[in-house]
Amino acid sequence: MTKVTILGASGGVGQPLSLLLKLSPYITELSLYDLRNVEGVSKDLSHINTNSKCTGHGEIDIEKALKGANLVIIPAGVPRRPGMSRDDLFKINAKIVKSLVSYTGKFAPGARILIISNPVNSMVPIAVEQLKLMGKFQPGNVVGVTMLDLVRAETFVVDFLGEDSTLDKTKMDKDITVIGGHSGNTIVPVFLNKKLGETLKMKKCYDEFIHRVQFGGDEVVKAKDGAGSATLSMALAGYKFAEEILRSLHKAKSTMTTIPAFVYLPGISNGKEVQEKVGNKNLEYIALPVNLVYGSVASIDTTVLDNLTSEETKLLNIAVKELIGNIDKGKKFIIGASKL
Ligand SMILES: NC(=O)C1=CN([C@@H]2O[C@H](COP(=O)(O)OP(=O)(O)OC[C@H]3O[C@@H](n4cnc5c(N)ncnc54)[C@H](O)[C@@H]3O)[C@@H](O)[C@H]2O)C=CC1
Ligand SMILES: O=C([O-])CC(=O)C(=O)O
Repeated sequence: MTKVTILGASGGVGQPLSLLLKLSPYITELSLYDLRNVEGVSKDLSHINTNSKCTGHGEIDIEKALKGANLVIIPAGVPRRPGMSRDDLFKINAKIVKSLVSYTGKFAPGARILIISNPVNSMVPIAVEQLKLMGKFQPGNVVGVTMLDLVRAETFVVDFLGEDSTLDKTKMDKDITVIGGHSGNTIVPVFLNKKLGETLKMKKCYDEFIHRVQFGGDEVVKAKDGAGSATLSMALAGYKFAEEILRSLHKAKSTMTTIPAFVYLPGISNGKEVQEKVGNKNLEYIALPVNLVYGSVASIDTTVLDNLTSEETKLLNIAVKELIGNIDKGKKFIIGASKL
């Protein structure tokens, strides 16, 4: 029996993510929770003849929504409008994430928790600190979803390399990964296949490629012109990540070479090694390729940090500086400035 709960299931991300998860063979109960329209969405999905039953839960029903959940995914919160940064969402989304993570700690303390709500760089520290305060924090169980950055990188690198490319944009995670965080300059694409990076440089489009990956979210916000941010591509990315967690829970083989996630380093076996390799012993969170065991992050694949080019190192250093501020902001929201 595997129960997956989506908190914020009626939203732009939540609905297509729920649809994709309804197709997962690993789920027996898909539990949807939202403050609005959840009865309609869950009834609609419940007519799909797949493995899982789909249940819907409104505001007063959060205990039922969460009880027994193995995996909790949180896309609840407001999205950006043109002219906004992800950090502009902090005030509203911090309260939402804090409250939903508290309920998760109370009613589904063993669940793996995936944070989609923005700004991810600050929301994950909020989730971790809140669970720590409650005495419910389990290292490796709480991660920020940065998979959309990898999905974009895989797509854009093929776009830049042209029509006659023999590359398959659906299977590029052996060639490229994305590390750092999930906003602008904190997003750092890294080539595992150095030849591809070199080719982009030769074609004089490396910088443009990096910019598109770092600011891909803005492209969508602009195109949607006030109607929100990425929802469909995010749903796909969230589904891909959740499927990896579910495969790991079910001891099935991963389909990916690298699985990036934004993680809390002190909670991970080789977290200290990462801090040393990044050159900042105070850095508590970063997105890197992770190794999953039973759906939890057991360790980090640090090899990516051993083979950075000078450009990638420069980008990572910029990212780390910005990340530290984002992380502190999230921590302070829970534990207060005086205790830091
Ligand atoms: N990590 C990533 O790569 C990405 C993150 N996002 C983020 O995901 C979040 C959601 O985006 P959208 O789905 O487009 O927004 P949306 O506004 O369409 O949906 C959000 C949903 O959350 C629900 N909600 C709000 N407060 C809630 C609460 N306390 N409990 C339960 N449900 C609650 C709303 O009722 C709504 O249905 C945003 O913060 C957005 O920035 C979006 C795309 C990519
Ligand atoms: O841009 C946004 O606000 C949503 C997001 O995180 C993304 O699309 O990467």
